[in-house]
This record gives sequence, structure tokens and C-alpha cells, in this order.
Amino acid sequence: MSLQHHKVVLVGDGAVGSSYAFAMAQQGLAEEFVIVDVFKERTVGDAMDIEDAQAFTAPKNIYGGGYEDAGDADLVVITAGAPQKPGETRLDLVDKNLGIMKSIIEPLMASGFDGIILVAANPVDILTLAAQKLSGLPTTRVFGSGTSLDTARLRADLGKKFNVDPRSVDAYILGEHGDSEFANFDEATIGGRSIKAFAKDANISDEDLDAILYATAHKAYEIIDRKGATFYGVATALMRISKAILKNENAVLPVGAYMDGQYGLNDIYIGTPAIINNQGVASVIETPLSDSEATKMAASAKALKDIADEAFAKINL
Ligand SMILES: NC(=O)C1=CN([C@@H]2O[C@H](COP(=O)(O)OP(=O)(O)OC[C@H]3O[C@@H](n4cnc5c(N)ncnc54)[C@H](O)[C@@H]3O)[C@@H](O)[C@H]2O)C=CC1
Ligand SMILES: CC(=O)C(=O)O
Repeated sequence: MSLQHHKVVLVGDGAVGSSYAFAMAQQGLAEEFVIVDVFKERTVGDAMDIEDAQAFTAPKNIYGGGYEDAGDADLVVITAGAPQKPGETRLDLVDKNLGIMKSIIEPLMASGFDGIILVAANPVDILTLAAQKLSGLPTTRVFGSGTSLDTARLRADLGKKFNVDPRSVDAYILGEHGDSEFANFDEATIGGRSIKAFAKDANISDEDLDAILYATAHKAYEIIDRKGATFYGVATALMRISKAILKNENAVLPVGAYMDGQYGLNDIYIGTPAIINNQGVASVIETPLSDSEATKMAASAKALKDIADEAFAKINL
């Protein structure tokens, strides 16, 4: 039996990052875990705090560090960036967070890092593309959390509506992690049976399903209005994706993956199911879309591309 040693570097020890560090500790994932942030004292404090949980979970080497610690890391997770204030969209953060991403990728790559980058900072699809272009790493080894959180929200609401465990719902939010996202209701299933057929039996209308999509797409705003930020959901999604990478699971998960012709799209990252293993995105699953869903995917991609083109031009990317 080989002793596995996985090293993960977290960049951004705010609400999302520290919750992710805690989730990883709870799951006993990553034998070595480095926390990096401009607020250095906080990374040391968080590492000490999480260390106190190890006697109940699993021992690991967790410490506040710097980019010089990333050279031999398997995975770098980037949660550094300004979060939305009430009333702001994710896309409003683009210029500020692109500057932060640039300041991270340069020292990260200077460390000799050659692993996988997983991005969560918003607007995540655009920042993931920036991270890939700035790092020069293969597109399969740089990807984003994409619509993983949105898909979790959708499955939870559908689970409640149809009275089934959300883990048994096979439905996806696709497109931008943001206002132009959409659900694949025309193909979604529970136990292999179409959700639309379940809905018909239960007198649930298309308008009811659209209301579920609306609630999913607006849940971040609802949470931010009440507590200022969202973090537990995305931290758990990041933990789940990290586990698929570190354990080489070949798990099918919704992520923000690079488009190389899938859905007729190129050179953008967008929310889609993909197979995730220790190589990153092993392959993108181009899930079937009805005509109206394909139109929504194209519109979502255009919304992302327009913002990315404008923002990248400002930093010569
Ligand atoms: N993809 C998703 O589903 C979700 C993404 N987010 C995004 O995650 C990001 C972080 O959100 P929060 O943790 O709530 O924000 P936060 O403000 O609590 O934490 C951000 C952290 O980034 C650090 N930071 C800033 N500049 C840095 C730099 N140059 N290098 C290293 N660290 C730096 C800050 O010191 C701070 O600790 C935001 O962009 C937010 O919109 C939040 C929830 C869900
Ligand atoms: C903030 C954010 O992106 C979310 O909760 O979906």
C-alpha cells in the first residue's frame, strides 16, 4: 500500500476560503494544506484553529504560507477576491478581481507550480479563463467551480418539490455562474424518468419549474441581503471537486470547463457537467440540450464573452 501525500494550497482565506479549509479538514482530505492570503496573520490563526479539530478528524500538516510553498502542490484553489455587496452582480466585480488574479498567478507560476488550479472567485467563469491564460497551464488543468453551487441549489429545491433526496435528482444548471444561467429541465431526470413527466403527474406546471430556476439563480442575492456573503455552499462544492481530483474519482460533476467546440462554443469557460479526476477535467460532457436550451447557452456564453473581451483588453490579456 502506498502512502499518498496530497498537497493543496488555498489562496484567499476569507469567508469562502476558510470554510473550504474547514470542509477539507472535516473530510480528512489533503495531508498538507497551505493557506495563503495578503492578510498573513489570519492564515496562521486559521491554520492553528483548524489544527485543533485534527484530533477529531484526521491529522494533517496545515499552515499559513506563501507562494514559495506551491512549487510541489497538486492543487491550488483560488478564493481570493472581493465578494458582491448587496445589489452588485458577479460581473460587476470583474476589473477588481482580475487585478487580484493577476497578482496571484504571477508568483504562483514563479514557484514552479505545475498542478491543477481550481477557481471560485467571481465572476468565476471569466476569472478562470484569466487564470488559464496568465498561467499558460493546459485548459484541462485550470477550471472553475462554475455552476456546481447553482446545480446544488437547483437539486435541493427540486428534491423538496418532488419529495426525493436531492442527491437522486439528475438535473443541471448550465451556462454562466450568474444571472444568465439556465436549467436543463427538458432532459432532467429522477431515477431515469423525466422530471417533466413527474411534474405532469403532480400538477406542477412549467411556470412552477421556472419559479424554481428563478429562486436558484437569485439565491445568492437573497443570502447576501441577509448575511452579507455566501460561503458554506460553495465551500462544500469546492471540497467535493477537490476530492474528485485528489482521489482520482472520474466523478461527473458540474464545473466551469473550457469550451473547445462543445455546445458550439470556443475559448470560454462555462458551466457544464464534466468528468473530474487527478488530471483535472478528463473530459467535458456535452449534455444534450433542447433548441430553447441551446439558445440560452449561446446567450449566456455571449454575455460572458462580451464582458471578458472588454475586461481583458484593459489588462492586455
Ligand atoms: N463561485 C462561487 O460559487 C462563489 C464565489 N464566491 C466568490 O468568492 C470570492 C471570495 O468571497 P469571500 O470569501 O466571501 O470574500 P472575503 O472578502 O471574505 O475574502 C476574500 C479574501 O481574499 C483575500 N485577498 C484579497 N486580495 C488578495 C490577494 N491579492 N492575494 C491573496 N489574497 C487576497 C482577502 O484578504 C480576503 O481574505 C468572491 O469573489 C466571491 O464572489 C462566493 C460564493 C460563491
Ligand atoms: C456569491 C455567489 O456567487 C453565490 O453564492 O452563488
